[in-house]
Amino acid sequence: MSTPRIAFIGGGNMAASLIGGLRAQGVAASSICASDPGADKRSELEAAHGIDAFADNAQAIAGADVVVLAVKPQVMQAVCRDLAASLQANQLVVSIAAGIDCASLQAWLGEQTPRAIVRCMPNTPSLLRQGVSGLFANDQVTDTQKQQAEQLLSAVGLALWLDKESLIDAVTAVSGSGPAYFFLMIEAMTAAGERMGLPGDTAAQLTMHTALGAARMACESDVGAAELRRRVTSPNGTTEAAIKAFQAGGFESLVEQAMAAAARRSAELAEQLGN
Ligand SMILES: NC(=O)C1=CN([C@@H]2O[C@H](COP(=O)(O)OP(=O)(O)OC[C@H]3O[C@@H](n4cnc5c(N)ncnc54)[C@H](OP(=O)(O)O)[C@@H]3O)[C@@H](O)[C@H]2O)C=CC1
Ligand SMILES: O=C(O)[C@@H]1CCC=N1
Repeated sequence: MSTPRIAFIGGGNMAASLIGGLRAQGVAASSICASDPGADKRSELEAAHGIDAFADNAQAIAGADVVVLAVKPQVMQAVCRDLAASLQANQLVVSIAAGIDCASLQAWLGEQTPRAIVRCMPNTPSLLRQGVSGLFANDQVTDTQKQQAEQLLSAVGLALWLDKESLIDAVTAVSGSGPAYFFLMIEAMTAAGERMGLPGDTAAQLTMHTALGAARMACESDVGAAELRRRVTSPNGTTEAAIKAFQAGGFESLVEQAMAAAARRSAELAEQLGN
């Protein structure tokens, strides 16, 4: 399948991660463009990725096969209403916004034209082609368009189809927001290492490479994370002491509460901003 032409509406953090990942994977700059109101952001995208960046959203989507809506949920309605007149019926819409469902997007893009919409929740490690995303396609999406969406997202990591749109809230809580949880852990471990006397750089390197090694082991090993943890945990040793401290502090329940808060916020955005 040839590379679809992709237009990103909104050139912020997540769009830049996806564009960077696509470029690193070898997708031609001429197959990608973006639009953003910020002149600095447009110059940055052009300089970093060699793509064209426009101030005008309609100009960006002209001739695109896939239009990726990468603006904040709060401006999505206005962006869609503006785009409706110039969006062609055969263009696939991929929305990466948290909390905005296909029905709202369809309504804002004009009920008179049924739109092929894929809702997608990616994450920022897409920049390094280590992303993971959950995707849901509405009934208008053809098999070819499904392949196009999958081609786009699998170029920057793992792409997993969902059979229910409502599961996107859970994907958001696990992997959309997930990188931030691990960054928080890296921040906390680095700071604790420094307080134990390690130079800052050393504490950071030890922490980051431990995270990288553990994640790779969890991905590549035949046994699950629990067994890998057990193999680090000597009876009555140092790891057991640490794990007991985590458990005494309610670690598992805290993780569950944090993820429930993310999923709830996604549902709240749908209620506040949706059609
Ligand atoms: N960041 C992440 O890790 C993830 C984000 N997402 C989703 O991606 C979307 C974008 O998030 P993120 O990249 O973090 O946000 P950013 O604010 O970094 O990017 C959004 C960009 O859209 C621009 N914009 C605002 N209004 C318009 C408009 N009318 N037309 C075109 N562009 C416009 C913004 O410009 P300005 O700043 O000038 O307003 C900004 O540059 C959100 O819906 C979010 O839910 C999904 C998964 C992960
Ligand atoms: O924080 C947010 O709302 C977005 C969605 C997932 C990651 N960032």
